[in-house]
Amino acid sequence: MNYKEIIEDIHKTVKSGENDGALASYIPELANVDVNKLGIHISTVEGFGFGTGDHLEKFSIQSIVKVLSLSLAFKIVGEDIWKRLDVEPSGTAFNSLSQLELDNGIPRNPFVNAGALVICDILISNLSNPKEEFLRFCQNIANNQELKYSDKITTSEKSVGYRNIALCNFIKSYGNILNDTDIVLDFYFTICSLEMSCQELSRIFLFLADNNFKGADGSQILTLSEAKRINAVMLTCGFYDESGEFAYRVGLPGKSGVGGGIIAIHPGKYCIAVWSPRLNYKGNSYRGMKFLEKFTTKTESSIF
Ligand SMILES: NC(=O)CC[C@H](N)C(=O)O
Repeated sequence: MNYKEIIEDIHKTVKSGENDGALASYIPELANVDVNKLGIHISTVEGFGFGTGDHLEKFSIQSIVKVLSLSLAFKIVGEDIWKRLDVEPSGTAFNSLSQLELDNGIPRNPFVNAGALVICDILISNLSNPKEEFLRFCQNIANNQELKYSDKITTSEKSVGYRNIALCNFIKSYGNILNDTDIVLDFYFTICSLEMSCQELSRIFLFLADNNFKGADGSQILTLSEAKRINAVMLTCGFYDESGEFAYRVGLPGKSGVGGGIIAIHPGKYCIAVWSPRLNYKGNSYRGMKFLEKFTTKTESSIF
């Protein structure tokens, strides 16, 4: 069986199976999404692409963007970035405050919200027009000028962003946020609102799978060594306190978002994106996890 047949087959099975979990209704706008959406798209380093279901429909990528913001910050600052945050799995929820006090305001990793806020702070310090420059960075990798933030989602999350506001202020009290918290939060909520389809997601993240990947401007996005490091952090921290479970069940580096999207990367082979909006209690797509577990099992493709 090839990727196309396997994906079609698993799509059918998952679509007819249970659809447990809940929408990320703490962001009001995300509560309006149709829970039955299910999209999958694979892009291989050889240039093959296949998708099915709602794979062409755009959705809110939310925390998946943290891989892109980390990549840009790492490219700009290099290893010094790890003076401000760590690369250890947190074992806590994505929006947890508790560890920060014990760790003196140094977030465990760049994918929990605390770490992503510090990355936003670093980008703001290093870019003259952070929102525009970050969007251009993404558009260049995706070779797609149509990528956009959603003002509706940004405003919706901002209106109830108490937890992130608390996190940002708490980190600032330790001196690990250098810019104004309002500016950092505005940038964070904005980048989280980026919208992409599964097709677009599986294409943009090829820069972490393909050693010969070039952006629209012909430049290499990350060195091989930098890409290795980003993939490593995804494997150990991409799913918060379910990162071990994802590595065990799927066996690939990946990243989830509360919009219900998941990307998984097989370095040297492919990037696959799944979208199903209902989340399990750890905040990761219920059907997305199921789909990917079946996919790497049937294709016998994992990094292990
Ligand atoms: N896990 C996520 O996707 C969380 C991102 C979301 N914007 C938040 O901060 O709550």
